[in-house]
Amino acid sequence: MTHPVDALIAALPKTELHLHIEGTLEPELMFALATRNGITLPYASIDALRAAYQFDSLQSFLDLYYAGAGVLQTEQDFYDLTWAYLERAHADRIVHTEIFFDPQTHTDRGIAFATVYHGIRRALDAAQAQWGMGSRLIMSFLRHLSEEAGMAVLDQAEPYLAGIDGFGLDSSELGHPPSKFARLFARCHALGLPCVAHAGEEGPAAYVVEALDLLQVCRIDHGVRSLEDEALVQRLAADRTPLTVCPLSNQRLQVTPDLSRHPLRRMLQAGLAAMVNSDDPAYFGGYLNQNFYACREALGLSDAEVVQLVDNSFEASWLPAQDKQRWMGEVGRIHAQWQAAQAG
Ligand SMILES: Nc1ncnc2[nH]cnc12
Ligand SMILES: [Zn+2]
Repeated sequence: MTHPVDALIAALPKTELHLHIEGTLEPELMFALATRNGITLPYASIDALRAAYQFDSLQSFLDLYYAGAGVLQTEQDFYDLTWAYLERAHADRIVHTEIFFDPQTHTDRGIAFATVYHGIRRALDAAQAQWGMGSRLIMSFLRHLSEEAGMAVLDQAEPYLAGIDGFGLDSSELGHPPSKFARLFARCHALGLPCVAHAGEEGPAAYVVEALDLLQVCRIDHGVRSLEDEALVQRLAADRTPLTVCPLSNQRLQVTPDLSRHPLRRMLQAGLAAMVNSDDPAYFGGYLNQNFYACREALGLSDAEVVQLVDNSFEASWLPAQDKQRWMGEVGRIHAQWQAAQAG
């Protein structure tokens, strides 16, 4: 039988703020696109590919993630990838999603920026037309590459900036501190768009401080290692800086030893604006609702904690203020109905 809090999770409207579109490439679609594009994958079957998803670090995952993205060749491939995610998001009752794409993963192997951009953009627009699903598109720089390489891909993005809503920083964290990208992010800010950065996933709390001070980001992606610095925790709580936490990702990449010891509840108790996201769901074993269900079970999240996480996510989104209020009102109404049903 479904746990009552899981029924609430499924029923609530939600937003997702930390999702790499390349991380939604399911093995089935990877094989289908490989066939369509005449590419031979180094795996005998879908099951063999899935069995290879045994990670012991961020890098061990990224190696497979970048290799897998090689099947994405045409605009239709990027459309199909994005549409498949949006269908799953809609099924999870996500009403607004803010997704990352990593253009350098594609431009570095000869795919035009326009091919990537138009495929993703067309799917996001179709979801808006079909379900009224809102979205934002965040162009993310690969931090294992140089700042000059980031500048070059930003040059390529310039004709498309009307359809890009912000900038991010991802990939191998250790040894690639935010300070490496201070000039690039200054240029991003000059374009008038908000910036976010992965920090404090595998890297130390000091990288979170750098992302705030040197890159002027408005959200921290992951940020779980912020808890190692009490002064930082107080600063993040006072500023209500959002932390886009990804529990199943943290478990699968061994950022936390197991989900029952995940810091999500401690983050809420410290007054941090943390919320739940799926990161790279095709690789980590679950989309947004699965992340919630797993945390509900492992941490014993209450209905009030679930509602707090969902509200934090709307608060941290880039939706206009009146839309945030409208959705948070809807969350409150559905929670009240759920409470009444439990009492009755
Ligand atoms: N969890 C993650 N951390 C850093 N870079 C990523 N790219 C895709 N997923 C990522
Ligand atoms: Zn991520």
